[in-house]
Amino acid sequence: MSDYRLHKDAVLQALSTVEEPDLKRDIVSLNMVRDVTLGIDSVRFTVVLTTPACPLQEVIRKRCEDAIHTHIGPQITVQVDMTSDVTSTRVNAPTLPGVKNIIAVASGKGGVGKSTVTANLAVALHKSGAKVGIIDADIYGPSMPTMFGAEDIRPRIFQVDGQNRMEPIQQFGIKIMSMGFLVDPGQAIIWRGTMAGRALQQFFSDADWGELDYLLIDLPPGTGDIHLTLVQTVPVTGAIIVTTPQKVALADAVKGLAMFKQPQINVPVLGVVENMSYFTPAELPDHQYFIFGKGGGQQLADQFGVPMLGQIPLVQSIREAGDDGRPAFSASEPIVGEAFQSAAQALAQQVAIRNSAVEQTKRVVVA
Ligand SMILES: Nc1ncnc2c1ncn2[C@@H]1O[C@H](COP(=O)(O)OP(=O)(O)OP(=O)(O)O)[C@@H](O)[C@H]1O
Repeated sequence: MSDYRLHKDAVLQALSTVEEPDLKRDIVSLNMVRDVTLGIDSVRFTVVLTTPACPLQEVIRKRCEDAIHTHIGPQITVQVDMTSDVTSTRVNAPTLPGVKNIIAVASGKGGVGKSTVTANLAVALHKSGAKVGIIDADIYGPSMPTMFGAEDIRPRIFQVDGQNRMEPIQQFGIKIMSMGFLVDPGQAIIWRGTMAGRALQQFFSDADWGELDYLLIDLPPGTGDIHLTLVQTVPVTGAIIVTTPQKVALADAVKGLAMFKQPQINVPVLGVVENMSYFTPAELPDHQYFIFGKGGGQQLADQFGVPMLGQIPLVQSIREAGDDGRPAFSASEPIVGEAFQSAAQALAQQVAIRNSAVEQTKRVVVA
């Protein structure tokens, strides 16, 4: 029989020595500890993480166990249940109140793999347990219908109070709306300008997205009208920039990144994803050939003081998966899955850090 009694206050006090590694605050004051139940020599509680994609789950679990053993007693049996509740600054947002985070995916140059990265980050976040959607706003070449094997699918249109509503299609667990659903391939050219902007606005106002943790917006390459329409239509949680390590791609990526940093736009940049970082042949998985140069993405991230979220290798199966209408993340070689999973975790971490540190982005209003 123990000569002490376990108290909830003592448990919380012990756990208040555990710091959330990203947010740099203790997990009790962050309200991450819930449902503490006490036994004679045991304690069980839930830690609510800021994202299901949290790469530090096991670190936090270990620190909780250590804190109880150090501050209360080494004989205590500790059971830590992990769950998550993705954070948001979009509380009471007039547009899409059920969507916690809107993330713009941009690139400077075309063809650097922005859509491939968007699709696979979405699937990686979904696999971690998050609710994810994609808006394919790339009017010049909407590729989500192809990448998700949805070329013959159209969103369902239904009426609510006499108004037309659209239900995003759902493929591989991801809700998707694409400019490609609204226009026949080859006709995109007549869509430039205001029509494309109006279509994007409709994806926000007329589509039923329900509850989402992350809504990724695949933007056209470069900087243009669609980017401005986006930041005028909704407060964007943050933006990521996709680039290859190549000099010409980087020069354009600088412009893309600088756009979000402009004071009138002021969308937090969550980081850089470097795609096609190195070529790895399937038969030589340990070999890396830096055919587009090396270190460019990191250089860009350093120049703007933003994190490098990940490096995605150039792998034949990524191209094949995209053409075959299935996300490469789930099916192909381990290096592909690992690269996208680690980039998705880094992105989710940056969203959580951004939400804890910076207030809601303001929608851009043009005088
Ligand atoms: N890491 C990679 N490994 C192999 N192939 C890739 C990789 N990333 C992208 N690709 C392929 O490169 C091509 C261009 O990719 P994608 O369409 O994603 O680029 P993008 O930047 O969205 O282009 P744009 O916006 O100009 O239409 C596609 O065929 C895609 O499958």
